[in-house]
Amino acid sequence: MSGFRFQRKLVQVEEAQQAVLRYARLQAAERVPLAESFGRRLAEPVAASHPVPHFRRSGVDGYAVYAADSVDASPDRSVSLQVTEMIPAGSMPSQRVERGQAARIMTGAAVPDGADAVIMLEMTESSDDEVRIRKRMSAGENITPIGQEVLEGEPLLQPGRTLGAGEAAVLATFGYEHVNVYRKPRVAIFSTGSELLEVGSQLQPSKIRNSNSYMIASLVHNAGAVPLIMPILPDEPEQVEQALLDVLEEVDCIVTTGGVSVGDKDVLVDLFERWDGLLLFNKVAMRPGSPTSVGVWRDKLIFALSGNPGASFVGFQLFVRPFLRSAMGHPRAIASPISGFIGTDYSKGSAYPRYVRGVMKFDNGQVNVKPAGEDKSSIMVSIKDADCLIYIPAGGRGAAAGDQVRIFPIND
Ligand SMILES: Nc1nc2c(c(=O)[nH]1)N[C@H]1C(S)=C(S)[C@@H](COP(=O)(O)OP(=O)(O)OC[C@H]3O[C@@H](n4cnc5c(N)ncnc54)[C@H](O)[C@@H]3O)O[C@H]1N2
Ligand code: MOO
Ligand SMILES: [Mg+2]
Repeated sequence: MSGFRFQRKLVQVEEAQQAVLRYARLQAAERVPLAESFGRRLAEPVAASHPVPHFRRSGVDGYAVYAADSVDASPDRSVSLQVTEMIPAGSMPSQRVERGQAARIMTGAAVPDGADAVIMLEMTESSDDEVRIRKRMSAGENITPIGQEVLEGEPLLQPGRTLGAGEAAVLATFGYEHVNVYRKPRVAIFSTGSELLEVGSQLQPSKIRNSNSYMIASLVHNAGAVPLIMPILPDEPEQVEQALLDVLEEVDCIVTTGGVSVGDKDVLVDLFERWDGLLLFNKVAMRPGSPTSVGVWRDKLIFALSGNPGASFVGFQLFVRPFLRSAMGHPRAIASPISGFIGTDYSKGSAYPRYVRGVMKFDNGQVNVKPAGEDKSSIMVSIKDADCLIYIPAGGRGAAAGDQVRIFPIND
């Protein structure tokens, strides 16, 4: 057995993240119907192809008038105007409004030429083709001028932006029946370990059901990518090598869990000794997940996360998620931390920075966090309660209740 398992060069988390991001390639774009684009990332810039509004628009139901005709109008003195026509929203006025005239008009309709104000219906009385107005109007009142909301040519959306409600409204306004978004990266997920059972299997002595593949698949899905759950792999290097190679061409990256530590059966370590790929790192200054390893094989990243559920969860957040974000044009591949206060002592100091599964609470504009539960790397059950990772710097002390801490939210 070579000494490789024990001779590892330590890298800091930030260094390791940069090493990963150097291999991130922007996904190709694909055209999807607007209604199917929600949550995807835009792959083209969007600018206003016309002003909004593109016609002088009435903001109320009432009468389009010359403001100058209303100078003598007041609550106890009405001015009488001749009504020319009725303009519903969606119809063009058929004639100018001349002095002494008014056009009945609806909210959202095009204001006729000549008119420079719209008086609300409630401030008028009408009979036959006459309307009496009881308010002095100023020029421009209740009319939205062309381009007031958006000028023609105005840049509105940049590539990489996630499409949500406001973006959908913009795209629809400018006629994007289809929109270019970045293709979703496809991620093959392999769990390794001869102790693992498929989820549908009966429990057996010394065996456990594979939970990591499903946890990782959910994280991949949340990151906007496509998870492909592959069959469980036994601790046999040839089989692992073949299974990864078989899928490598069809995916954008591979995530494995398990087999990265110093055990005799730690199969990813064996793979890294025998393959023709490039190992980027195999030891990171972090807890949990210090044996997390990442390599490049035929131009694709292989994220070899620790088997311990807590460690693979953290490994995904720190390395796989930034890679996926970068591949989909996210302006900040690595999520920035927010600042908050830890509510309880966390006395487990460590030589490496710790990323503790945490729960956030917002009190009076302040973010307070506490650990989500037992934080050991081997613990699966506390992951369900975590909505962030609490960063505890390296050093013997840990953190005391009330300390200000960096917090990495888990969801975008
Ligand atoms: N002598 C040493 N032993 C260990 C060290 C060390 O430095 N020296 N590091 C420990 C640390 S830290 C971690 S983390 C783990 C890393 O283990 P591996 O990545 O090699 O993972 P496995 O050995 O395959 O499994 C660890 C643990 O996780 C369970 N597991 C694995 N896959 C799954 C899955 N898909 N679903 C649920 N649970 C899974 C597995 O059964 C083991 O219990 O090594 C420590 N040991
Ligand atoms: O890498 Mo292990 O998860 O630190 O316990
Ligand atoms: Mg192991």
